[in-house]
Amino acid sequence: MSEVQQTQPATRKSLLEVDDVTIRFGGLTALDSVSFDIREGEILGLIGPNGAGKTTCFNVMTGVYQATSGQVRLDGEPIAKMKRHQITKLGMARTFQNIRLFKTMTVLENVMVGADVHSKVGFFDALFRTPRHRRTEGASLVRAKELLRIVGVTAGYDELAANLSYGDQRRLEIARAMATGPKLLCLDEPAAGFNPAEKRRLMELIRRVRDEGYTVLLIEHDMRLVMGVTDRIVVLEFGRKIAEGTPEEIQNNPAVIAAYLGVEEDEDAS
Ligand SMILES: Nc1ncnc2c1ncn2[C@@H]1O[C@H](COP(=O)(O)OP(=O)(O)OP(=O)(O)O)[C@@H](O)[C@H]1O
Repeated sequence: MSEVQQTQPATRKSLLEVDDVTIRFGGLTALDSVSFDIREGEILGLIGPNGAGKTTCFNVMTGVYQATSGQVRLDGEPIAKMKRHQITKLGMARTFQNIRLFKTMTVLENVMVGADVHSKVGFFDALFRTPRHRRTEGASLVRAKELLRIVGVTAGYDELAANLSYGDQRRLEIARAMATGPKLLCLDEPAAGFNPAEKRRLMELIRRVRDEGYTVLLIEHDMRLVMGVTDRIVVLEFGRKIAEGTPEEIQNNPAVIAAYLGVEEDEDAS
């Protein structure tokens, strides 16, 4: 276990801060003065019934949307004015609800593309295959293979991404995001379309990713998965934060129970 895991969650440093964020779309307030933080080395779950504002919150945290007011800071730096690639360089990576792989590239190439984000090798180095280029490429290759082993992609390195099983495509997407060397890995409904056995494997994978030293944000409809894998949970309802706490605290919170009343425990309501 890394040093980060030995520290109590409450005393860990904030990696990402959502500070009094409001977002309006015309007359609709999708997020209303929402504040919470994600601490180094934890798995934080963001949950809430349909339309609660999870995706909007995710999008403002990852720089896709600008907040109407309030701020998001990654490692103390406001991300509002940053371009997406700058946010990636600062240390945030995400996967998507709808898988976005380079379908005509191989398994290995997809992960190597992620590693290129931090590459200091220039066009000249690549064109003339300088020693610096070969060294960097060699290190990226080793790391890419290691990541594929960590996430458990079963297909061979040279298989085209388009030919992978659905589960392998989801795992490959996680490996590619990890290859950018993020401090914070954001997973947007990673269990969508998974059967119970695949969900169990995914839980193990998310824990393994955290144990590798990554901090994880998880948006997920599957309550069993969220309750089983997260350290802390933030609950949204109608754009407001209604609760924050450990899985046990959240399960026993009357406001959360009321918000989910009528929704089956394991139901993917989307
Ligand atoms: N780009 C947009 N323009 C206008 N309204 C939007 C936009 N994005 C989201 N909304 C609205 O903001 C509210 C919150 O939506 P959001 O998708 O964030 O909820 P959610 O919790 O992710 O829901 P679900 O679980 O169904 O994915 C909804 O009323 C939605 O219709």
